[in-house]
Order: sequence, then C-alpha cells, then structure tokens
Amino acid sequence: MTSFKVGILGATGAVGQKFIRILENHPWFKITALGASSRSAGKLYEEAANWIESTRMPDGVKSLTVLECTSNHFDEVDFVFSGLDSSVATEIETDFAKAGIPVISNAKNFRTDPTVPLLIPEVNPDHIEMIREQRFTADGSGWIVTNPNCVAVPLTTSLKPLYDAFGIESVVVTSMQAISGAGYPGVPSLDIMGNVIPFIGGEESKIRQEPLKLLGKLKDGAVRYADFPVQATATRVPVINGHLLSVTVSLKRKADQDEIINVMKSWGSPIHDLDLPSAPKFPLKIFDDPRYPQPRLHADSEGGMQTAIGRIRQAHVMDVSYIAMAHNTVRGAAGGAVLNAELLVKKGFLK
Ligand SMILES: NC(=O)C1=CN([C@@H]2O[C@H](COP(=O)(O)OP(=O)(O)OC[C@H]3O[C@@H](n4cnc5c(N)ncnc54)[C@H](OP(=O)(O)O)[C@@H]3O)[C@@H](O)[C@H]2O)C=CC1
Ligand SMILES: N[C@@H](CC(=O)OP(=O)(O)O)C(=O)O
Repeated sequence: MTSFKVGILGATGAVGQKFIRILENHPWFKITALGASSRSAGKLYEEAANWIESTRMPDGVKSLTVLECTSNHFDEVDFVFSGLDSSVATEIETDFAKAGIPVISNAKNFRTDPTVPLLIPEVNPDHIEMIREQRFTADGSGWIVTNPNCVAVPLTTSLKPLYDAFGIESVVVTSMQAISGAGYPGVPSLDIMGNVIPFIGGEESKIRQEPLKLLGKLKDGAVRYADFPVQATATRVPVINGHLLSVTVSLKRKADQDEIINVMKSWGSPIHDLDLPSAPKFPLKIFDDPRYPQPRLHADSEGGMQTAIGRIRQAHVMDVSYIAMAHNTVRGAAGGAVLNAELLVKKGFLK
C-alpha cells in the first residue's frame, strides 16, 4: 500500500489533536504538515498546542512548524484532514479543494451541500460517488468529503438496520452529550459540574437533518433524502467522552421486540470485507444487560469506533426504544474522518 502525505488543518484544536493521536502509527497515512490560525502559525507544534490528549504528544509532530491554513503552504501533501473551527472552514476548505487538494472534513459547513458526501462508511459507502459531481477543479482533483455530527453518527448507525428492515415513520431522540464535544476549554466547570444543561446551540437541527441525508438513496449523482421527522433534544452532561442517546422509533412495518433485536444483532456492515485499518470489527455492539452501555465503560471499545446499543425494548408510545452511545471525538469526529479516508483509498479516489 502506498504511503500518503497528510496535512491537518486546525491541528492545535481538540479534534486536531485527536487526528494526531489516531494517525501516530497509521499504516497508510503520515502527517507531514500542520495548520492552524495566525495565532499559532510560525511556532513549533509543541509550543503552539495546549496538548489535552491523555497520551504523550507524538515525537513526529513536536518539531513541525505550524503553518497558516492556505493551500500554497500545503502543496507537498496528498490530502488534508480538517478539524477547523466552523467560522473559518468554508473559506479555507474551498481554497484547498480549488487548489486540487482533497479535504476530508470534520466541520459542519459542507455537510448539506448537494454535491458533498456526508459519509459513515458502514451506512452509506455508495454516496462517495457524489465526489464526481464536484466542480472545485476542472480535472476533479480537488474535492470535499464530510463526516456527520457526533450525535448523528450513533443515531444513524443504530437506525440503519431498522430503516432497511421495517422502514421508519418517526424518531424521538434525547442526547446526553459529553463535555469534550464542546472543544477546549469548552463549558465552564461551574456550569457543568454536578449539573445538566438542557440546551446545546445549533445541535438539534443537525440531529434532525443529517440522518435523512445519510439514509438517503443516491440517484443520478444526487441524494434523495429519507423522509421521516426527527424530534431532537440535545443536553450536555458531566461526562468526559461518549455521547449517549435515548431513542424511540415508530416503524412503518410493525414488529415485536424479538424480531427487532434479531434484526439489530444480525446486521452486517457493507464494508466488512474491505479490511480498512480503522474499521471496527463489530460496528454495532448490542448489549443484553440492561445496565449497558455506559460512556465510561464502553466509549473506548474497538478503539472508540464502535456504536454500543442497549435496552432495546417495546415502547409504550411508538414502537421501539433503545439507548445508543459512541465516542464523540473518535467515532463522531477524527476517527470517523480517518475511516472515510481509508474508504476513499480503497475506492480509488485517493491515490
Ligand atoms: N469536539 C468535538 O467533539 C467535535 C468537534 N467537531 C467540529 O470540529 C471542528 C473543531 O472542533 P474543536 O477541535 O473542538 O475546536 P477547537 O476550538 O478546539 O479548535 C479549532 C481549531 O481551528 C483553528 N482555527 C481557528 N481559527 C482559525 C483561523 N482563522 N484560521 C485557521 N485555523 C483556525 C484553531 O487554531 P488556533 O489554536 O491557532 O486558534 C484550532 O486549531 C469544529 O468545526 C467542530 O464543530 C465535530 C465533531 C465533534
Ligand atoms: N456540537 C457537538 C460537537 C460539534 O462540534 O459538532 P458538529 O461537528 O456538528 O459541529 C457537541 O457539542 O458535542
């Protein structure tokens, strides 16, 4: 397998650091360039970054000089991962794509663009073909691929078997989101310690919309969105990593609890045979023990790439209720983007 030279945009941030940690020993991708704001540019990475990962900063990045996020500074890389602040992601990611540098982004800015794939490899790998509709460069060398919001990931992955087997009429979801989702320094400790904050600005519209694109069907280069309403309530809880969701679903074809559990347990990932380095062996883990999943016990399962499901039960209102949980900065952010890049390599979009 060829080795790819990779740049990280937003390398000093919480998600940027997670990219660096995940890529430290990656078999295909080698970090050769790091970008951040003008506040950090020109400094060595070890001086610019306030390292918040629990493992030590990899030696390979310590002495890299942080670059301004303009494409002319990154002409040696094969592609970039973006963990940019959303206030600057549109302009910077467009600049890179127009310069012929593929962007695999974690930011929200292009997720609903009609030519940009919003990708969970286990859910909608075929949507990758939308790249061919993008017109950033005449020869197609520059393009953007995005991964979803960190709640949309476990929500959509858990809905996928139900959607395929029964169809979905409606969904009600309440998220209990970890504080790492708010970046660093994030939520003030006096607000979150021993407390629950019942609102996260801008979050609920992403939870309502992104699953519909992810579960949509690709036809003639465009996605026809899935068509069901999602009622979302997003809350912040004093957990460090792992967003936990309480989900209730109304199904189109009615089914009993045993059939529903059987469908979820027997679901198989469409990318299972591709042997992607970051792909979890079991993308969905179904617990029978009603005490599970729990963020502290299960967020790191399979390298933080697994979605854990529990308490699947017949609902008294609508049809089925369950709990879903995934690591928000790994599966819901940097790890999801790295898996997207691996799929793009296997499918020949990155060479
Ligand atoms: N935290 C999470 O769980 C998730 C985050 N995301 C998304 O990922 C992105 C990053 O989030 P997070 O890491 O938490 O945020 P941070 O605030 O921790 O990091 C933001 C990064 O963007 C850089 N940046 C800011 N302004 C500019 C600029 N003008 N030019 C170039 N770079 C700039 C910062 O550089 P500098 O240090 O120099 O200021 C820093 O590297 C956001 O879009 C967020 O919504 C998505 C899913 C989950
Ligand atoms: N809003 C999420 C993190 C995030 O930045 O999401 P998005 O990538 O959709 O902007 C959280 O607070 O947990």
